[in-house]
Amino acid sequence: MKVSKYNGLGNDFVVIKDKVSLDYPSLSKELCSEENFDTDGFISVKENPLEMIFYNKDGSRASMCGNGIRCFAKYVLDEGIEEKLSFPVQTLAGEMFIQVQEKEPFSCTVNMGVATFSPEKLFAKTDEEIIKKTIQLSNSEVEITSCFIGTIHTVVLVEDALAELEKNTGEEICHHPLFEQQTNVNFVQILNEKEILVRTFERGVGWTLACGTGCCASVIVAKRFGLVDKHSPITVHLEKGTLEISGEKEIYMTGPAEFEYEKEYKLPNE
Ligand SMILES: N[C@@H](CCC[C@H](N)C(=O)O)C(=O)O
Repeated sequence: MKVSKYNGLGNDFVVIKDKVSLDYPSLSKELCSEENFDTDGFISVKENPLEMIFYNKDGSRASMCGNGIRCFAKYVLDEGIEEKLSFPVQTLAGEMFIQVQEKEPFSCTVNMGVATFSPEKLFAKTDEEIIKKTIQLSNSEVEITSCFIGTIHTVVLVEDALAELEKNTGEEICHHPLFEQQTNVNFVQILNEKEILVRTFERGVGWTLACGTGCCASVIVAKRFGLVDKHSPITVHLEKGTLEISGEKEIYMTGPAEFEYEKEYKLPNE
């Protein structure tokens, strides 16, 4: 089986063509492991219609992946599966629309849809929206705001997002009992009215170099609280570069994707 490795700002994925007979939860764990491709996630590409099937490295399914869908878009062009520069992609979170901006180096814009703060979409054990809610952790209290944009996200506003990488707050919030299906956690530092810096602890993975849906959630929350310009695109600074998040109701994410390498991988029963 041919396995390709791609990344979006360092958030990396193995990409394969869909084979319905495969056990994706265990295959994603196997391929993403350090001994094999050492990636954050797994993408299977389904054709007619185009669909992204996404798993985290721990074998859990996720409804969407922002960096992953840009890699998916580059893969379908690289493989000649798609020839047009704008096309829809089905995901568990609904249809996303891709507009390729440049082929080399690759960059595209994804219409990520509309965010919701509804607690049902967050699988949260509360009837109220989670807006500036204080929750108790083992040694501290933290104020969180949560929304769904492709997947479940929680935003924590901080003075120094990089300092959070040394703490276990991200992991504790991710597994907090308020969230029945866990949550991705974004630490957001406001730089000025058009730029923010984000570091994300991802459900099913841990700290990653970038999280596309997390950047969207971070901008949505920063705009809701009037911390950045409501009407401008916002630049999100990540470890390996930036993502541009725009739109006031429908959210658009623009950023790069890179091919790393491809390799034949022998499955036990092949
Ligand atoms: N890295 C992704 C998000 C991947 C899914 C997430 N870990 C989840 O379980 O919801 C992104 O770029 O959006």
